[in-house]
Amino acid sequence: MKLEIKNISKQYSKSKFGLQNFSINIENGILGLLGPNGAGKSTLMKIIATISNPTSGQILLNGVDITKNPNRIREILGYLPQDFGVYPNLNAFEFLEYIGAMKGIGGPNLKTRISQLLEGVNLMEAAKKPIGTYSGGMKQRVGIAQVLLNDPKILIFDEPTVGLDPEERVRFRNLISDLANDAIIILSSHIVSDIETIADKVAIMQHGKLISLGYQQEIIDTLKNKVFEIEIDNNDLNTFKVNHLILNTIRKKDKILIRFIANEKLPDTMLCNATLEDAYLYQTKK
Ligand SMILES: Nc1ncnc2c1ncn2[C@@H]1O[C@H](COP(=O)(O)OP(=O)(O)OP(=O)(O)O)[C@@H](O)[C@H]1O
Repeated sequence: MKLEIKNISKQYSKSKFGLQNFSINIENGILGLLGPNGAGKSTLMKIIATISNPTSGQILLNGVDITKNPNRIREILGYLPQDFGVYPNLNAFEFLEYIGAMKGIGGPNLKTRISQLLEGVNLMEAAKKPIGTYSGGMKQRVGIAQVLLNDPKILIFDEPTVGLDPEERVRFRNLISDLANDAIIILSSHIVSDIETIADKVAIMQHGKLISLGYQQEIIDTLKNKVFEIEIDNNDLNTFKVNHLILNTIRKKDKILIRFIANEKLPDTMLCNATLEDAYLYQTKK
């Protein structure tokens, strides 16, 4: 499966762009879209899901332009939008039956499939209670289950880990990682640790543009031997800020621990292993 996004722009108003000349090639595996609020992640996902049309550009799925042939992707798509709404009076089982009917899945296999999925997202116990009584995280898990219902080959999750506790995040990762061999899975977050534990490749976005793309280690390696820590007096922080690109600061009693970028080691500094968080902060701050 190959998704080629070619020079996509989305212009919302005269001066407002959701995406600007955005290009990326996506193949099977898990791609994490990482970017601050307003970076254009949801806009990109909506366009791939054919919910929204680009102002210009092309999206090719195995060579076929889906902006002209949206059904090509809709038939194999599972999509969790950010503002996933559910019917509060239906229980999870009924809701998934309803979605199944909308997706054209029926018959005896549907019930088995729904039970498997509810088991997979740990909602079996609550399956017969109205969704209106669920917590935010439980509703999010119903949303994850509906994505998987039709065995999609393109799965799009907009901020899927919002509301999930650490255990549920692991469960989510396990649920999708088995599918990644023969499906394109795209998920977004503005929280690095969410993407870090789940995605193979990472695309860092900002202001509607792609600013970095690669396997996690490739992105981290761009900062190899460039991340340092130093402890300085609180009073020296402003001077230090002027001369260095600071990634992070931790205040201690009367000192401050600074994580920063430099091309070479300075006196009293300690070289650190770079992380995806460092690379993300560097790319979006510089
Ligand atoms: N319907 C719309 N009308 C006008 N502007 C919009 C619309 N949708 C998004 N935008 C703008 O487009 C830009 C990209 O928004 P988008 O929601 O795609 O970003 P995002 O990376 O998903 O952010 P978030 O994490 O906050 O959801 C933002 O500046 C946003 O204000």
